[in-house]
Amino acid sequence: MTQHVPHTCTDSATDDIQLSMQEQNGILSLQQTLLAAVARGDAAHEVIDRLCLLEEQLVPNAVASVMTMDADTQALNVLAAPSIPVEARDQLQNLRPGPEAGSCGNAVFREEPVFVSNTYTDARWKELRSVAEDFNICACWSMPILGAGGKVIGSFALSSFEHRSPTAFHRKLLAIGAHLVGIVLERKAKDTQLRLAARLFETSEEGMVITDAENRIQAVNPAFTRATGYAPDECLGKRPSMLSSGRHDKAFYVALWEKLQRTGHWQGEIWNRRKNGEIYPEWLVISAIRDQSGEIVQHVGIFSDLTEQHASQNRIRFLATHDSLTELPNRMVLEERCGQIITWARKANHRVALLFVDVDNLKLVNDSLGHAAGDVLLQSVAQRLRHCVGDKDLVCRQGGDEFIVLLDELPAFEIAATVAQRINERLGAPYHTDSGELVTSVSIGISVFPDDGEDFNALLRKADAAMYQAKEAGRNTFRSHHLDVSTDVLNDLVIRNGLRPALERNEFSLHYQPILTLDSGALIGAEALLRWQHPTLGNVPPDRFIPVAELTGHIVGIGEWVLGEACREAANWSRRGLGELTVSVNLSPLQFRHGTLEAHVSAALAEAGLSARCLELEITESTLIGDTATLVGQLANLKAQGIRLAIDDFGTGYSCLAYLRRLPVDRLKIDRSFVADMSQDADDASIVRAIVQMAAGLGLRTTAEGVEEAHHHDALKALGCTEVQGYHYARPMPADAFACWAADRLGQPSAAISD
Ligand SMILES: Nc1nc2c(ncn2[C@@H]2O[C@H](COP(=O)(O)O[C@H]3[C@@H](O)[C@H](n4cnc5c(=O)[nH]c(N)nc54)O[C@@H]3COP(=O)(O)O)[C@@H](O)[C@H]2O)c(=O)[nH]1
Repeated sequence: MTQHVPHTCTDSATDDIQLSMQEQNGILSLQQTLLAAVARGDAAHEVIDRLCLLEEQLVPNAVASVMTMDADTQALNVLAAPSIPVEARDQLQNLRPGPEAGSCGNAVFREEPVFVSNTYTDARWKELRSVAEDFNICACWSMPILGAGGKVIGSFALSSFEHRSPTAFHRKLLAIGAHLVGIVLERKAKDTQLRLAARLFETSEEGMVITDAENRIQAVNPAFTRATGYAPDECLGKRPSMLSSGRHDKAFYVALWEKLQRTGHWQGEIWNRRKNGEIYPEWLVISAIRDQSGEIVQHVGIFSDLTEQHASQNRIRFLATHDSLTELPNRMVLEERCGQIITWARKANHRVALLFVDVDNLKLVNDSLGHAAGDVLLQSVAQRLRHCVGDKDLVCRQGGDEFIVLLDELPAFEIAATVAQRINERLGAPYHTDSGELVTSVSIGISVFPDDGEDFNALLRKADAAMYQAKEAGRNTFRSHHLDVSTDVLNDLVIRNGLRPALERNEFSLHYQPILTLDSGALIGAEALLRWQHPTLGNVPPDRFIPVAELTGHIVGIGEWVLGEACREAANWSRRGLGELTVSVNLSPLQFRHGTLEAHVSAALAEAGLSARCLELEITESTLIGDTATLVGQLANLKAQGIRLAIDDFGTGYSCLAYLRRLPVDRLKIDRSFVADMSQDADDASIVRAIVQMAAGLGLRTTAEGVEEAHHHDALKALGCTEVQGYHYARPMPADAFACWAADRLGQPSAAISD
């Protein structure tokens, strides 16, 4: 049945001419059958087995086989040989291609067809001679199988049980067999690749997005959905810009696309927005997929979410630069920042202040309540410190109980003192902790650039030394080499900041200075004079803090307290049997303007149970400036209640006699400056005389203030002044001292006090 057609030519067109009709039909039928199987998607091994069997039908007394190269071992293995006994196949496994490795080993080794007509004698079968003899393989023709890119991936062979050379038909069958197996194996490899790619796409931890040439989303994988929150149907057909966070400017995206178009590749960190609005960082790699003509047909984006990586990097960075207990920046950050600030301050001609803050009694807390309580205290101190300064300022923990505050862009030295004062106040307030209420204070040293030093270390040394001065000054205060705490400017700041909490902290008290009749020396009352014991400044005189309180408006609240306290004390006097004494209370112009004065006065009288006629209100001439109609109305109302009214410091200010007639006042208090000089200065004496006479003409009484000497007393008596007040009789004194003084006076003859 074998067609012994002579041939030497391998050209297929020539071969086809040499084939018989039957052979040509056989070849066509074989190709159709196998292509149909390939098109159906039959399994690769089934198609190859079928090919072998069909070829065997066309070449009687021969068997077909396929061997493929193992890429790892670089050896040939039998892939298909449906008619060869298993024992023979086993002996052919792991065949290393070479010049003596049989027809298949040679075909792969030489990368060309090999036709051996006598395997028993041919040198090319030396290694497989026993296989040939054992299984009666007399001739063997092998054709290399080419894979993608023309690479030899195996061989297709026909082994004959008779010694013979291949005909043109045999060669054609060999060529067709090798070609078909090549197609099937390549498709199998591609299928495997596709399946692998699909599996990778589905199971990848990285988010993947595939877009078309117009950059519209074609596919997203489950990891994309997990990261962005968008399900596939929410993003298919849309552009990836739906994820834009707004963090990158237009130039960023222009550069991205330019690089992608030019190189086909872009990678970098990008911030996107999840469906829930959260912005997150991702590492994105984009590749452009081009078709054979070089046109971009798709883009593949693969990204990994960097949120956790960023968080842990941030945490590591935070721990390296911050104190773990208080979470404040550490000394390293302080030093670096201080250097930068100083460089800038030098150029901009600014001042910078460094505040060395030391907790006064941390050791006591640690020793008595344990270190856990000490830790809580330090955390609270850190928190309060942060609230004492602005956003641009830096608060650091230097270690232990020491904190440093860096104040930037100081317009004036005094601001540093204001901040220090605020820190003293706020950090001195009680801390409510699980260990109970803790009270502590801080001592602060201030240094200022450039006055106290040109660099961080110099400033730190100065601030440290100043802090020790604050400790020596009794703690809970601040000191500075540069700022003299006795200067008026600094005190103004301290006063301004200290007024607000002074009432709550009971830092105010009233002293009382007796007022006596000049002719008989009888005690008729006392002027209530405000005193302030400041925690760091000590006793602050009223003419230092009252103008500040007026500027800040605190005088309204303070004045209300004075009224209440003075009325309570005056009510006490009568209860203690001192008779019906009048208490004189100074009023600020602001109290009138505030509009609540009458209500406060009524409330103070009612709460104290004091008769209105025992209260005298002193107004200064400056109160008369402005809306006098309203003032006159207010005074009339007060007067109608039975309250007495006096004009204080009379003669020093704006005295419009016309208004004086309309005001319902009872008394003029002659300013002490006229009294002091009236014996030497004829003008002052004339003024006092004029005031006394004018008052008498208007039916008003006169009180001379500041009577320090006996000759003042005598001169005033001669001029007809009705009442006196001054150091000559008594200094202002605390409530109890005044009550004792008054009790003593009541038991003495009047003359004794008029001398
Ligand atoms: N609005 C309010 N003003 C008040 C209040 N309490 C006081 N003041 C005003 O503060 C100014 C200073 O007062 P102070 O330091 O208390 O001085 C008073 C007397 O101590 C002082 N005085 C009395 N006698 C003599 C003396 O013989 N010599 C001398 N050098 N000083 C003496 O005079 C002040 C009383 O002055 P005046 O009120 O003008 O009668 C002062 O203006 C107070 O008014 C308050 O509660 N509210």
